[in-house]
Amino acid sequence: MSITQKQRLVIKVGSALIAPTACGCSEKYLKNIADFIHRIRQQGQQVVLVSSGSVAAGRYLFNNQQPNLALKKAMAAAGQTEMMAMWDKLLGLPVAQILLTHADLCNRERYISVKDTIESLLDNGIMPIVNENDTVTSEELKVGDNDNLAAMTAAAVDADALLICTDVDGLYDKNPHKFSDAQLLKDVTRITPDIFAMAGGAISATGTGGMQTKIEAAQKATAQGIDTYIINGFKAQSFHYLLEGQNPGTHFVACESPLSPSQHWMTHTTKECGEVIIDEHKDHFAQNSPVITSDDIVEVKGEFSVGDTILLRSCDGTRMAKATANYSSCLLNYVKQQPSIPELVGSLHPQHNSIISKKHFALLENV
Ligand SMILES: Nc1ncnc2c1ncn2[C@@H]1O[C@H](COP(=O)(O)OP(=O)(O)O)[C@@H](O)[C@H]1O
Ligand SMILES: N[C@@H](CCC(=O)OP(=O)(O)O)C(=O)O
Repeated sequence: MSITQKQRLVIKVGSALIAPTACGCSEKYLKNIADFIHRIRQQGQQVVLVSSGSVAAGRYLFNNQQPNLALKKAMAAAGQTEMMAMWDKLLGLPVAQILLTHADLCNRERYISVKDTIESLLDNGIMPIVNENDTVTSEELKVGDNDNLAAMTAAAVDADALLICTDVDGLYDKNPHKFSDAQLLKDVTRITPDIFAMAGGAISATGTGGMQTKIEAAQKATAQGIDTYIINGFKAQSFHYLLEGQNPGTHFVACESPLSPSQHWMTHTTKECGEVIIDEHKDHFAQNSPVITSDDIVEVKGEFSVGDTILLRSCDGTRMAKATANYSSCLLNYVKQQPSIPELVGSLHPQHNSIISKKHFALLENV
């Protein structure tokens, strides 16, 4: 099925397309993208835009200084309004700004809230434009790149395709900016370590993550059954090909047996706050209903609270599952060190109850 037959698309636009000449936002490449969006919306398709470029767009306001972290945040704050104004003008339809941190997506309630807001915007014909809230993020809170953010957004809104518009034709077997004999891959059916080995980072002044993060994004999106394309947004003909039902770049084919949305969220969006090493002699995950009590704990690592995501590892180091913690690390450590203490709070004691949620967990065997 070509991209023109997909009902819901997430389109990610990289910084080089927004501000190619370090003089603020430019219409040069965005006009083609806006025209493409018009065309597919006219065909009844829905679009969520994930737009990078706030830092690149704001940089000229700071005399194009080489930014440190604080300056980057200031550039993002200033550039974000310029970037939104540019999309507003070019799209000629109501747009809505959604600025997210990873913390918004890791928390189930906030995640559902973001998803509901985007659904309401789409229902009302308003174009959601998503970016990372760079001004407030820290190392712990950030996704860090918009390729992964776009994949998380695509999963949240259950998109049918993810289109990543960048400054090269797609994924090559090596960086085409460094090797003149690099070959373009047209279709990728399985994302193996060999595929990751082809990817390098960004070498432009504006890009973040290069092909590495685009492959991570494709891995995330295809795991939920979302076809992913990397195309060259500099070339108008990329969009003509797409409208003709052709693939102008690299197509990462959606997995045939995708994860459910909630398993996908746990696996690919949440970040683990700590780990519990468990004795794997029992089949803890029988019938997809995990029961792990404090008796099964070998070690608790890191600090986590009730409701945080934790990683369950076997003693040999295998990543077994991710899940929502029903107890804090503090309580589990206490119980572990003093196994003979009387029950703390009757039937709520983790010796009787699973230490993880039965609803929010995902096995990691295929990841
Ligand atoms: N194997 C590869 N194939 C294509 N591009 C690659 C590869 N390895 C590294 N790159 C780099 O990735 C860049 C695109 O990523 P990036 O600069 O982050 O763009 P964007 O701003 O669109 O996210 C390319 O310009 C190229 O320099
Ligand atoms: N959130 C940042 C963009 C981060 C990013 O991933 O950039 P890019 O590699 O150009 O997609 C910004 O708006 O400048």
